[in-house]
Amino acid sequence: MNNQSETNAHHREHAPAAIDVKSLSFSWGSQQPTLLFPDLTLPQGEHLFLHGPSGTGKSTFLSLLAGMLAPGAGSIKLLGTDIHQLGASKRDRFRADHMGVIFQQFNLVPYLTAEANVTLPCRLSHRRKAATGEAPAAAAQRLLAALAIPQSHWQRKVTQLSIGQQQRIAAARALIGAPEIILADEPTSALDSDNRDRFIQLLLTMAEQRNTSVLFVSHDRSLAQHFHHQLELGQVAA
Ligand SMILES: Nc1ncnc2c1ncn2[C@@H]1O[C@H](COP(=O)(O)OP(=O)(O)OP(=O)(O)O)[C@@H](O)[C@H]1O
Repeated sequence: MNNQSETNAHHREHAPAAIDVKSLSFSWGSQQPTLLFPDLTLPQGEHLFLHGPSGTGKSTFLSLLAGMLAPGAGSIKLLGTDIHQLGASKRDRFRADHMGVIFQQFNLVPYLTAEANVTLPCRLSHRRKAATGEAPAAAAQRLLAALAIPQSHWQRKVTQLSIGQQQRIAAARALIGAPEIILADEPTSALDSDNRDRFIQLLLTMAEQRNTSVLFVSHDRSLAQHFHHQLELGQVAA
């Protein structure tokens, strides 16, 4: 082990986990089954693949982690902070500062250009803006180029781009300003398997460079090989 990796290992032992979930459960209503989630500790910089059949609560789990739903019971700590103990505006700030989220439908802003969609987190968070170490537009362009979006497309509205391009723009938006945590919900479902593998490798390589923790949800278990860890959802209490 060289000095650098010793230093990294030392930091890992003492830094709070990126994601720490304990005894978490949630129900969509009194007539609905309670979804029970496994305990989970994901160290900073590691990548987890979360899978399970349709309806087992993968999207619900991500919404709980993103602070968009409140747990029925249990706790979620992100970077040592119990996000559900924060008030709504502090929780929104925490999300903007520390998390990139890639949704199934990408949630890009349709009337903005590709580049303006990518720089959006820098407008919402001083921390993300400062972390780019350069002008947000320059950082966005660097990411778009690395994700193979042709320069001729950077100033086009996102609605004029292909689904695969929109997906990579959503990834660039999640990566800009090096947030500690990226949550991705089935962002590859519209792609063929070659493009899917290429996208995941790009996302994870760029996450690796930024020491970003990634939690990636999919029902397609063939993708698990790209990740450090995998976890299956499926327990439901009556
Ligand atoms: N907005 C909602 N209102 C009520 N019930 C919901 C809502 N969203 C999800 N559910 C229910 O919660 C359970 C878990 O759904 P969820 O979408 O989290 O599963 P999933 O594992 O992500 O499924 P898929 O792989 O099909 O996307 C399902 O029984 C679903 O019907």
